[in-house]
This record gives sequence, C-alpha cells and structure tokens, in this order.
Amino acid sequence: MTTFLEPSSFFQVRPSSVRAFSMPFRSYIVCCSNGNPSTVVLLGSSRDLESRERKVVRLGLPSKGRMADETLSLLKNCQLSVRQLNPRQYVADIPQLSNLEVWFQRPKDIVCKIQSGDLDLGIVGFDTVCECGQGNDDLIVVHEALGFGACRLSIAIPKYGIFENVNSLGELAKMPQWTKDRPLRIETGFSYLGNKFFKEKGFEHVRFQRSEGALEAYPAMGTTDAILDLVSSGTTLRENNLKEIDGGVVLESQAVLVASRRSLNMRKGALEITHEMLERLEAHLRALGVVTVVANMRGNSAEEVAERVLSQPSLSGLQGPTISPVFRSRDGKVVVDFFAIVICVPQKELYKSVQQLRSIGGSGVLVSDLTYIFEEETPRWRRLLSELGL
Ligand SMILES: Nc1ncnc2c1ncn2[C@@H]1O[C@H](COP(=O)(O)OP(=O)(O)OP(=O)(O)O)[C@@H](O)[C@H]1O
Ligand SMILES: O=P(O)(O)OC[C@H]1O[C@H](OP(=O)(O)OP(=O)(O)O)[C@H](O)[C@@H]1O
Ligand SMILES: [Mg+2]
Repeated sequence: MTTFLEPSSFFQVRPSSVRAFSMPFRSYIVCCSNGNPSTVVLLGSSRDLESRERKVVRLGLPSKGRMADETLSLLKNCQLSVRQLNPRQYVADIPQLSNLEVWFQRPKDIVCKIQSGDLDLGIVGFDTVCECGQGNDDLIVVHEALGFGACRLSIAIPKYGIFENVNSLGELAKMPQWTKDRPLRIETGFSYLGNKFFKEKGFEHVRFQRSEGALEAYPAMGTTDAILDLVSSGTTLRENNLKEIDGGVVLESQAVLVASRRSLNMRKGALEITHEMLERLEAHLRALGVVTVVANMRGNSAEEVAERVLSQPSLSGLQGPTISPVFRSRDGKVVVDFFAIVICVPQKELYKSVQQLRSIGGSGVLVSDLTYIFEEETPRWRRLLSELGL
C-alpha cells in the first residue's frame, strides 16, 4: 500500500545506504511514518521519477572512437540519417523518427545510461554491453549483428621467456609460477568478464589489474604477466611480441542495438521506434552484397523462359525468378516474344550469373544495388516481443 506523508516526514539517504535495499538508483526518496526503520517505504528515486516522466525516446550513439563513423553511416544507409549541426554538439535527431533524441556519448556511458534510465536505446559493441551491463536483465540486445566493429576479447601472453612454450589456456593454468602469493596478473579493461571467465575455467590464482588503453605495452614493462583485450587484425599483439592462446577467447563481439526492457515496456513510443529501426536495419543488412539483375529473353511463354532460367544454378534468385511479358507492337498488333527476368543474386556471384543468363539467351542485362529486402516477418521483432512477454 502506498501512503502519502507530510513533507516533514521525508528524508534522503546516501547512495551507500540505498544499496543496502539492493536498489540500483543513486538517490532515493525514502519515507517512514513513525521513525521505525522497519516501516521505511521506498517511493522511488528522483532520477527515476524524472526518467519516467520523460516523453521523448533517447538513443545513445558513440560520440567518438572507431564506432562513431560506422554507426552514422549504417543509419544513413537505412535512410535514418542523424542530423547533427556540428560535431561537438552532443544532442541531435533523426528527422525520419519523430519523438526521438540522439545523444552522443562514450560507448561505456551509453550502457550505463541505458541502465540508469537516462537513455532508452543505444548502438555499442557487444563487449561493452556485457562488461558494463554485468548480466543486468534490463538490457536487451535487439539486433546482435550490425555488421561492423567485429573483434574478440582475447587473452594474450608474451611469445618469449616463461611463456615461450605455452600455447593454450590449459597450459597457462598449469604453470607452476602462479601461487596464492604470486598470482597470474592480468591487465584488462574487462575485469567483470575476465573474472567470470577465469572462475568458470577453474583458475585459482589470478589477479586482475585494471587499465584502459595501450595494454599491449604492459607485459614488456614487467607490470603484468598477461593481458585481456580486444583483438581484430592481431597487428597490435604481433607488434608487441604477444600471442593469443587456444581457448583464450572470452567473447566474440560486433556492434549491436541494445535497449532497456523497462523503456520498451513503459515509455510511450519506444517500442514503435525500435520496431522501425529494427525493420530498416534487418532489411538493409539483408540487402548488403545482393544485387538486382534484370534481363530480356526471347521465348514463347513465361513458363518456357522460367524453365531455362531455373536450369542454371546461379539464377534461382531469392524466391525464384520474376518473369513478365514485354509487349511490343509489330505490324499494328501487340505481340509478346520477349520476357523480362528479374532476379536477386549475391554480388559475389554476379559475373557467373550474367554468363549463365547470356548462355540461355539473355540480353540487355541491367544490374543495380539493393537498398532493402523486406521479408514478410522481421525475425528479431518476433523474438523481442516474446522476450518482453507481449
Ligand atoms: N581493434 C578493433 N577492431 C574492431 N572493433 C574494435 C576494435 N577495438 C574496439 N572495437 C570495438 O569498438 C568499440 C569502441 O572502441 P573504442 O576504442 O572506440 O572506444 P573505447 O576504447 O571503449 O573508448 P575510449 O578509448 O575512449 O576509452 C569497442 O567496444 C569494440 O566493440
Ligand atoms: O588487433 P588490432 O586490429 O591490432 O586491434 C586491437 C587494438 O584495438 C583496440 O585499441 P584501440 O585502437 O581502440 O586503442 P585504445 O587502446 O586507445 O582504445 C584494442 O584495445 C587493441 O589495442
Ligand atoms: Mg579502444
């Protein structure tokens, strides 16, 4: 039961005391009717109230770093261009999506702010969601493969010295050097994921040391034994005389669209915006690397042309070819002796497809890029609704 009390009976507690109630908010309005702490009632945080009252939906995008440009260009390719008047402005919008604000933030802050209710949606690396989210059930990965920022969170050790013959996680664990007093020291910006991984793997004597940036230098400095960091091409490791080991990949990552479950359930418009973004992202990503091929072919009927087209392995298209009659006027009569074929083929198979089309009589071949492929269903939308219990 909620009881409304006189203002004089309200007081505020410190964040540390609030944690004792296992509530994740920074400041709470707490009231108690008779001074007895056992009757304390938590009404909600001032921050939480502000967040709940907010009418506009907020999307967090990386403000800088390697994810920033690719995020903007992906959205642009989905016809969701972000309108930012100048690059130092941290708030922007997407004219296509009314009732949406874009906030540029550092990737880690995006995940923190989604959890605190200051943002509703975000585009960041999966590694950041897992590290900063720490398994928080409020975070939902709505699209897990946006197609850029691919990397892995991986353990690396020196190629030299005591590690020369160590090439797997098992061998690293068995090294006699690690004891309670002298544990394996791992430098990382991913101590949550690192701790979890090493615990699951049964490592006993490990100590994580927290650092951000240029970790690859630390083993040679002698301040750490191993590092746990993101790797993509492997160049940074190689240039610093480090190597990955078998079984040492903690996580595979790429850019994802992440949302707050609370926002999707409670904030007006959040679910609709997420739906539109998801539809466009899926349709665009599906269309990447696929081209439309249009050609004309002489024939007596659509079926006869279809038989010829389907006899070629690279011409079956997404769901089979679309074949339409080409009407021409001859001697004052309308005749059909040509058919237009439309097929979608993977870019990689384009030349092979053109050769096959020619071999069965195709001419006037036109090729164009695809922007979207909208399927009947958006599989990730179904999955999201079921995760939200809708
Ligand atoms: N070498 C890489 N190749 C591909 N993607 C990467 C690579 N390094 C990082 N990423 C991805 O890009 C995201 C952002 O990395 P970035 O280096 O821009 O920011 P950061 O290191 O988290 O922030 P900052 O350096 O400002 O503290 C990472 O979370 C990861 O998903
Ligand atoms: O395998 P590679 O292709 O060499 O990429 C790996 C490097 O990329 C990231 O660093 P980043 O460039 O983001 O610099 P930072 O350490 O300052 O974040 C990561 O922390 C590695 O150092
Ligand atoms: Mg970085």
